[in-house]
Amino acid sequence: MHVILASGSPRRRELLTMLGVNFSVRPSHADETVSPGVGPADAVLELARRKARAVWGRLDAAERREAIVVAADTVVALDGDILGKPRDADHALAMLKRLRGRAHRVYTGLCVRTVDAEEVAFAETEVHMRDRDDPWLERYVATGEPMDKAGAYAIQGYGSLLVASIAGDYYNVVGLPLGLLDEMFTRMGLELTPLRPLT
Ligand SMILES: Cc1cn([C@H]2C[C@H](O)[C@@H](COP(=O)(O)OP(=O)(O)OP(=O)(O)O)O2)c(=O)[nH]c1=O
Repeated sequence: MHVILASGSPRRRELLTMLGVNFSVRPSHADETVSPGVGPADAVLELARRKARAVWGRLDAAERREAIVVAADTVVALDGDILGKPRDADHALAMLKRLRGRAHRVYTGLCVRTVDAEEVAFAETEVHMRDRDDPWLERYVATGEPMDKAGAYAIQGYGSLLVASIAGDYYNVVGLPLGLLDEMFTRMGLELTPLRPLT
């Protein structure tokens, strides 16, 4: 069996590489709009499923017999709103002003698909943000880091300086909850990563 990561996200790639998983990458280019009124958990489940199915649909019969397609989607939820990736710098700044000095939740949906089964699940992490003034947030947006991140920050980058504390899986915030992925693999009779001695 061979893992295919249905994602263009460099973070997801780095996290799987960190685990020593052998995988190839096929970005899904799936549409990321969801109907208004859908909650964050349902939204990330639907989007992860859509991304996995888009890539699955492009595999031939021989590839499908061997494939384990993994897809993910991450959003930030605040006051009943879903914050995805910002459209532009102004949108990023507006998101960061809403998030500062308080708590929000980050949701990542996962979909694992093989020829036998399709599983979806999500993880949820609470993130408490420090209060930062407007000039700090403006300088942060000017770094460019917020632009391709849900909620307009990266906990793994300069955005770490926005974070006071988290409750839940750190890797969920970065975009790939590794413990949940391992649980899903186990449930499906698959092995995520063979443990080997470190060199
Ligand atoms: C909150 C947060 C999000 N993110 C990222 C993870 C995701 O890549 C991105 C949310 O966008 P997604 O739509 O989940 O993923 P993507 O468009 O980057 O990649 P693909 O759909 O091809 O898999 O935000 C961080 O890197 N750090 C963070 O702290």
